[in-house]
Amino acid sequence: MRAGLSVHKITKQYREQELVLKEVTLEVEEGSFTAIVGPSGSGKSTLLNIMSGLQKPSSGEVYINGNNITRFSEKEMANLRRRSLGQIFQGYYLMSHLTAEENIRMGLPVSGDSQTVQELAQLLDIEGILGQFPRQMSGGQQQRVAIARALIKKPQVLFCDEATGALDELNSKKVIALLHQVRLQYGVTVLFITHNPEIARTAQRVITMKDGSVHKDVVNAKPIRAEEMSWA
Ligand SMILES: Nc1ncnc2c1ncn2[C@@H]1O[C@H](COP(=O)(O)OP(=O)(O)OP(=O)(O)O)[C@@H](O)[C@H]1O
Repeated sequence: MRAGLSVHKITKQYREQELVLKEVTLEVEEGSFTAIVGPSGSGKSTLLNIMSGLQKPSSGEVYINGNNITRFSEKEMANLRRRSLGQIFQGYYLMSHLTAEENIRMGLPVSGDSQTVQELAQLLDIEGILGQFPRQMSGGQQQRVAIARALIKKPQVLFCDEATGALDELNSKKVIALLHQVRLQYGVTVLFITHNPEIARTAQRVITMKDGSVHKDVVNAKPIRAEEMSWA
């Protein structure tokens, strides 16, 4: 396994005597799609935010490409995040005064190339709305623009926190299918927090968090395709 990302004995404590993460150790294979599931409050978002460098652990290390990012300065971390890491949340966080295309370009590091706007727009089926503002788009379109913004720099890792939580069945399926497609096309490693067991069935690996620890870590030998997900 080529581990592009790993965490070693990560702990997180927000308040005294209450560990939200309890020595979590994980290796994530490059180019894989991993679902992170578990009850509310089990530490999923905290773990993801520590892996993506958004939050610092109380102890332990996070390695990306062999670099211990927990030792990075703020500037080094900002550089890594801007160049190599993408993040998608349930809220789309688009800039309301910018068009779809301008929002997508916001995801580029200063010196990055911009030829992929068209390519991504085609892939995400948003070519026709590139000139529109967020208020003129549906939720599904806004999320696809947010995904394009996260993908335009061709990130090494894409961190998704309930990225389809606000979408209906059809749009959720489209977004999950797209994430699998870009994973294959660009070799992006995808980490996807979800409460939806059907989405987890499309993942190659499912990590279940419970009370701040990895409760289960299961390789899914036969992931289903996004189109096969059944919505109750
Ligand atoms: N900034 C913070 N300050 C204090 N406590 C926090 C903070 N962020 C999270 N927590 C606490 O840490 C625990 C884990 O939260 P986290 O958001 O990581 O869980 P989660 O599994 O992602 O939950 P959900 O599925 O509801 O998003 C919770 O008890 C939460 O209240």
